[in-house]
Amino acid sequence: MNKVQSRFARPKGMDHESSSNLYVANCGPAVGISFDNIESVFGTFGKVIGIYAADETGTRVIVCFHEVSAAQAAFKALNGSSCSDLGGRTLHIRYSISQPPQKVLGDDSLPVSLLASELAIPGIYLEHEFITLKEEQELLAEVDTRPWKRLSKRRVQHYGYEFLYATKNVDSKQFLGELPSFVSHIVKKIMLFPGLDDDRSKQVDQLTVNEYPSGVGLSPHIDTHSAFDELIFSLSLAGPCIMEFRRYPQGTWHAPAAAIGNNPQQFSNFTRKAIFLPPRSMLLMSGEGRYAWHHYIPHHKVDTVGGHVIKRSSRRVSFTFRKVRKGPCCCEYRQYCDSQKS
Ligand SMILES: O=C(O)CCC(=O)C(=O)O
Ligand SMILES: [Fe+2]
Repeated sequence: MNKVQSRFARPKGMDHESSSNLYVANCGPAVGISFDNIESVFGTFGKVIGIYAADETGTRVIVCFHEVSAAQAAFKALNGSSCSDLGGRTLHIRYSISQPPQKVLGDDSLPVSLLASELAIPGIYLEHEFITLKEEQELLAEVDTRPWKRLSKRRVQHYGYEFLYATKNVDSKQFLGELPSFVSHIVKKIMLFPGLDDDRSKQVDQLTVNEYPSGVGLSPHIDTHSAFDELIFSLSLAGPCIMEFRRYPQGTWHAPAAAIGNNPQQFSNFTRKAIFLPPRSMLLMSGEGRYAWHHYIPHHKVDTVGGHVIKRSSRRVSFTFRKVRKGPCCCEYRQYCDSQKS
């Protein structure tokens, strides 16, 4: 079954009762109703040949039947009535017509991996359900009782060492104290993170908590090599997002936005990959993925993942655990390394 963004739109003016396509509003992944769910309900009226997102809201879909008569039967039975198999929602249905293909925006054409193995960037790992729902609620409750520092678009809290946004570094001489006890079970579990043998490298002493409102992302950057050791762990809470990774062929230790003025050509050509970060997942950036790829959270209110439209929730909170570096970075990715800049 094809489940990609569609060429269909809400019809304007007269309805087209001879169409085998239905535009169904108040139903979709953003309100907890999956395409499989929709297929099983509409499939009772006849063969469904496709379900598509009608737009980016995640609450409107197009259901395409093989037969017009099936679309008519589903329309009669389901329009304006509440459907218990679809969360008791009242569906608003119209007939739909297909439209000429529309331009697909660049961002949407980037496939989004669900697994780090699909992403295939050396050093990037993702573990789903790293913590339980209860632990997630507890962590959120803890940070919500503590003061947030307001940045222009998001709020942050720092533990262990303050992160200084002006220099993209920490003041390593100013130790704020041990990481708080409400993260000690996470810090312990990080030591068990699969695929890494050396436990010492997993000892973290700095935590940045980021709270992103819906639609707010993070500009492309490489965490400053001289500021933090190799391993960077990021736990997603409360809501999902997409993280995009970019490898610039002629890399630089500058943020691309800062360096772009010097040589725009150099930054127009890069490799892009993206991964979906669901709540409660733990991302590990290490090796090439940490040192040589920029990471970026697009500023979207909805993300398209495998043809499904996923609405960002009212906030995403991330806990990023790092170890402050003592001494210069000696990585093999010199071109991205501020410790080794010539
Ligand atoms: O929110 C995240 O998962 C990433 C945060 C991040 O990249 C950073 O603080 O440097
Ligand atoms: Fe980062």
